[in-house]
Amino acid sequence: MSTPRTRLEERLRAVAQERYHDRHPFNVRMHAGELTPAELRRWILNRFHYQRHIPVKDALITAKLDTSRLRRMWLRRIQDHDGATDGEGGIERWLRLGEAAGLDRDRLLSGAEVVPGVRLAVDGYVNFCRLRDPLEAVAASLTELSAPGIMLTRIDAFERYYPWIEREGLVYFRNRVDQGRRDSTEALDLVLTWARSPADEDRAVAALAFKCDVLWSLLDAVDHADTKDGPGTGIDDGPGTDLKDGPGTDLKDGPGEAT
Ligand SMILES: O=C(O)c1cc(C(=O)O)c2c(n1)C(=O)C(=O)c1cc(C(=O)O)[nH]c1-2
Repeated sequence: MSTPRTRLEERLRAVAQERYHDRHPFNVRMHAGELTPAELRRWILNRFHYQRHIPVKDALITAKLDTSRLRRMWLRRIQDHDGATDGEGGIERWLRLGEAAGLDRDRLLSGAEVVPGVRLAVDGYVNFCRLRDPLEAVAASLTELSAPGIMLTRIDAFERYYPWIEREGLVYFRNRVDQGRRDSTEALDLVLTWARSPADEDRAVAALAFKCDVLWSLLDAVDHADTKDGPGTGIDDGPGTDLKDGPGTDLKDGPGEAT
């Protein structure tokens, strides 16, 4: 017999499936091997802006949790991304993905070439987690229910269609398969436990739909970045492009930019 808990789980899984960004035209082209090197580099560079803000939003969520058990659980996510020390963690692995694709890490770290729509999408997600209650902030992370699948698809596509990217660069995606499974299992259990009323259930579903929109908008911005003049349009010629030190570097992310 279906209970409120199983009904909510079904609703959440349906949103995570139907509105996930694996259906976005840019991801469809990526997975079909149709992206040019310039497009793939542009994605890696812009997605780094998302990656580096994930631990920031997880710190905002951690501050809302009221038991040691829950805070420990969320601190582990921060450590997954930041590592226990320099040279470790998901952010470092994403920088190595960039290097494997011919992007100097300083170009990613400067943030100068991130397109405006990506900044807005990431800001939207961080601020959502800053302002909403734990139920909504944790529910927003449930896109990760679909993330392990897209990681496996991506590893396969990169190996098959983009051999110019060095294999070691794919370690980020390999690690995220298990991390995503564990994170989404934990987060789903919390959301199903915390949602006590139909209104709570609706808020959780809406939070997840919002997060799907964040990921979709991010890809829209990356997809359309070469149709206009402006920052982010010069990511085509690998290392050494003079955009690195060009105008716009003052847009780079400084400490505390997103908090
Ligand atoms: O490449 C992707 O498609 C993808 C999607 C998602 C997601 O579904 O939110 C995340 C990630 N990657 C990812 O690497 C990651 O660390 C991550 C953390 C979170 C989150 O909301 O806490 N989502 C995701």
